[in-house]
Amino acid sequence: MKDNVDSYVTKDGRTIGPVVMEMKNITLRFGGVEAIKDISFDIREGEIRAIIGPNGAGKSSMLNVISGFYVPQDGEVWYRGAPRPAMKPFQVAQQGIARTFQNIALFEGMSVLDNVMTGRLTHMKSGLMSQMLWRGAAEKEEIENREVAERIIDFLEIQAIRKTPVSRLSYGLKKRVELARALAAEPSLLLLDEPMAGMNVEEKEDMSRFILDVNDEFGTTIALIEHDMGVVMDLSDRVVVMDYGKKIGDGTPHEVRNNQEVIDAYLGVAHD
Ligand SMILES: Nc1ncnc2c1ncn2[C@@H]1O[C@H](COP(=O)(O)OP(=O)(O)OP(=O)(O)O)[C@@H](O)[C@H]1O
Repeated sequence: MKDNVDSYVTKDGRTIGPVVMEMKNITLRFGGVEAIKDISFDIREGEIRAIIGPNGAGKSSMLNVISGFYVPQDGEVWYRGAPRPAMKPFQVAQQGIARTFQNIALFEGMSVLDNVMTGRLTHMKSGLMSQMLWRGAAEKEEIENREVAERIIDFLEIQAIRKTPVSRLSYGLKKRVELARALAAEPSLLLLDEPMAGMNVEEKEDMSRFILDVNDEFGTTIALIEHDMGVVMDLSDRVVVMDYGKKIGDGTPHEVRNNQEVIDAYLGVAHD
């Protein structure tokens, strides 16, 4: 583990930078249910950080804390060196954080391109007044936004379906369009909610490759939650393992794979 260094270079030549987000003793309750119990970990610039765990472990709750959707009752989230206050979704987006959802949240009746364009909303500056006063500015912005959207569509190899309504796409392609929409926001931190759930083997392989390519090509820091331990092991730089709301492992895939508590949790060994 490289816990005490500012940055380091991975075996495959990527630079992992300093800590960008720190979860400090996070506890989250829903009434009497403690979904997250005093969990701390960090996310470094440029890394792929996975949070895994069996059903009900608290992964979705944790992703919602990272995204700012849930505010924990105890603990603090630090982002870029400062404690992060409660925020509205648009403020989260303005901080350069974008996410995908477990249950795909696309506009089914709209084309792939139009869906990806919705990811540009936070970058659209010209309001109605300036559009009326000076159409040129709005047009220039529209062209720039379209260029970004088209570039991402090419990158994720979905050019052939750019005019197709999302409702006609396979599940795997919808997941890829959702990734494209999140990328259109040009996030510095990308949160992926079970990106491989419900996919067949080939779709999982494609999605893994795209996640790696996004991280490599754009330098995007990626935090993802995933139920299936296998799929994230080849993908992630570091992995947090949760079980019953607690953190039971944190380290490289190799370290986590050899952690007895993690092995027991995945084999369903009974708790005290
Ligand atoms: N909005 C909520 N209201 C009440 N309880 C909740 C809520 N969200 C989650 N929980 C509870 O918190 C615990 C953790 O749930 P969470 O969905 O975060 O786990 P998970 O690891 O994402 O599970 P899964 O892999 O099944 O999606 C569970 O006991 C769940 O029932």
